Amino acid sequence: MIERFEPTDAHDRRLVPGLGGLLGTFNAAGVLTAADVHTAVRLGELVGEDDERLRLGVALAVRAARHGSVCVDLTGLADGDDLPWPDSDGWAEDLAASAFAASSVVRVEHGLVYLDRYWREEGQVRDDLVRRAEAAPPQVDATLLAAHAERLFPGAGSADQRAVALAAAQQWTTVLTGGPGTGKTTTVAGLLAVLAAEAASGPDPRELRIALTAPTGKAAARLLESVREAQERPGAGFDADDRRRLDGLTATTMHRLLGWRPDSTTRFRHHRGNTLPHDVVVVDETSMVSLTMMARLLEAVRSDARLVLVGDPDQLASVEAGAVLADLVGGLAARAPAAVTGLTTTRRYGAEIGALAQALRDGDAEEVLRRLDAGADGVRRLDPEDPAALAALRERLLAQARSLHVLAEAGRAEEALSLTEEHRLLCAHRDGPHGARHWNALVERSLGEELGAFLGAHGQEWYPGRPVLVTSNDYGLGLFNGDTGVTVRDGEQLRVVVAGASAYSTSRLSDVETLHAMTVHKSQGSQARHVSVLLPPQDSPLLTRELLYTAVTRARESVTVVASPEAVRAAVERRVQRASGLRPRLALPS
Ligand SMILES: Nc1ncnc2c1ncn2[C@@H]1O[C@H](COP(=O)(O)OP(=O)(O)OP(=O)(O)O)[C@@H](O)[C@H]1O
Repeated sequence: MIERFEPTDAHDRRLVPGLGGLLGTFNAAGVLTAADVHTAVRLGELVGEDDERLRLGVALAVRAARHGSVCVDLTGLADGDDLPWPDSDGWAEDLAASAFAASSVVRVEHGLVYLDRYWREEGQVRDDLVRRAEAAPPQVDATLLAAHAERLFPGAGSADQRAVALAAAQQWTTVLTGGPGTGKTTTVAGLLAVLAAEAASGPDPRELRIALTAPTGKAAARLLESVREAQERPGAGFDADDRRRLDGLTATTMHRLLGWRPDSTTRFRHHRGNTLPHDVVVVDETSMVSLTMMARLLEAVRSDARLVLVGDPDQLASVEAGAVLADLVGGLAARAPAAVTGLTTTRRYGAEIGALAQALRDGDAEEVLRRLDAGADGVRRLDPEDPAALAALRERLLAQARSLHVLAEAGRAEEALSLTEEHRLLCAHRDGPHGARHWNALVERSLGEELGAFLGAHGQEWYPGRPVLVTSNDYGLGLFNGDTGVTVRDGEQLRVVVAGASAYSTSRLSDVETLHAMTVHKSQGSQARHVSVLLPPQDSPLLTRELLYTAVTRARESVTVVASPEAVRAAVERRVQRASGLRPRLALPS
C-alpha cells in the first residue's frame, strides 16, 4: 500500500486547494504533495503534455525521489486501495513515448520511470563501476603481498580478514560488508599496511597516497581512530615500518575530500577532469552515501586507484535518494563476484548485540523478541506501557544531563564530550510523544526545575551541559552534519566544544539540535556505549527492520529497546522499499 501523509487540516501546505482531476485526487488522498503536483504540472506546461495520466506518472517520479527512491515502478502501485489508479499496462511505455521523454524530463529504462538527473547518475555509477571491474587488474607482486598479508593478519583468527585484504589488494574496486564489530576497519588498516609495504618495495619504491573518508565528520573521525587502534591491537602484526608508513593518515568527509564549492551542493572541485591524487580511497559507512554522492565520488577517483567501499547494507540507507550499497552488493556481485566481500564473525565483546543484529538481518521476529527478553546483560526490552520503565529511562537521561551540567560548569570539556557518548536515547520519530523533541524537552524541563531555570525556552536555549548535534555542513566553520558537541562554560561565556573540531561561540552555531535524545536517522555513523531505543506504536510507518537494526547497532556495549512485542514484530516485518534500477543495470551484460 502506498504511503500517504495525513493532512493536518484543510489548510495543510501540502494540499493544493481546489485542484481537481487525477492529480487533485491523489493530492487530497495524501499520496502527492503540492510540490509533486506543481512540478508535474509546470513540466507538463513546458513540454506541452497535458495528458493527466502522464502528468501523474511524472508526479509519482518526483514523489519517489522525495521518498528516497531513484525511480518509480508504475506497476504494482495500485494495491487494492480506493484510489483511481490508471491501468499500469503501457503506462511507462506511454511516458517513454511522450513529450516528457522527448524533452528528457523523464527517462524510462527496464520499465522504471526516472527523473532525468537520477537516470544519468545511475547510468554513470554503473558505467564507472563496470569500467573499473573490466580494466586489467593492478600489477602487483602477489608473493610479496601474500607475505605481508600473513604478517599483518597472523593466525587462523584473522584468516577471513587476510583473504579480504588480499583480494582487495589485487583489484580496483572492493565492497567490504559486515555487521557491527565484524572487523571491517581492522581489515582496512591491515590492507593499507599491505599496500603501503608493497609500494615501498620493488624497483620503484613510492609512498602510497591514502584517503580515508565517510559521509559525516563523526564517521570519518571514527574511521581514523579505529584504523589507528587496529595498529596497536595486541596480536596484530604491525611493525615500526608499517606504522611509519601510515603515520600521517587523516580522515575527512566526502564533501571535503571532493572539494566543496560555494556555488553548488552537488558539484565539486574534483571530478573526471581533475581527479583525486590518491592511490587508495577508503569510504566508510557507505550505506549512508546517496546515489548523487556516489556518482561524484566515482568520477573523481582515478581509474588506477583502489577504491574500498566499507559498510553495512542492512542499515538505513542515505537520507537522499538511493540505496547504493545494497545495490552494489546485489548487482556488482553478479558481474564481478570477487569485488563484493563480507565479514560475518562478530569480534567485539557484547556478542548479544551481534546475535540480536543477526536475528534482525534474518527477519526472525520471534528470535529478536526471544533475545530481547532473555535477560542477558547487553540486550533487553522494556514495556512502553510500564510507567516505571519510562520513569527509569527519564531518570537515566536526567542523571547524564546533570553530570554533563556539572562538568560543563567546571569547563571540563573533554570529560563532558566523552560523557555524551556514554548513553544515548534514539527515537524513531522527531515529533510526537515518542519523538526526540519531546524527550529533549522533558530532560531540559526536569534539569531546569532542579536548576531553577527554564532550559530550552526562548533565550535559554544555551546552557552549560547542553549537548548538541550539528545538522548541516558549514565549511567556513569546519563543521559537518553529524558532528556532536557540548556547551561548556568559559569564564563569562558559553562555548560549544565539538568533537574532532574546535570550540565555537554559541552565537555562531545556527543549525544545531539538542542531543539528550536523537532520531535513529540522525544517529547513523555514530555510536554510544549504551543505547536506549524508543519505538513508536506498531502502526507507525517509520517502524522498519532497517530502522531497528540501525538503532541497536549504534550500541557498543548494551542496548535497551522500549517497545511492545507488537511494535518489535511490525518493525522486523516491514522493510524499507527503495526503487532503483542500479542492481539490474549492474548485473546485466553491457
Ligand atoms: N582478527 C582479530 N582478532 C582479534 N580481535 C579483532 C580482530 N579483528 C578485529 N578485532 C577487534 O574487534 C573489534 C571490532 O573490530 P573493527 O573495529 O575492525 O570492526 P568493525 O566491523 O569496523 O566495527 P564497526 O561496526 O564498529 O565499524 C575491535 O575491538 C578489534 O580490535
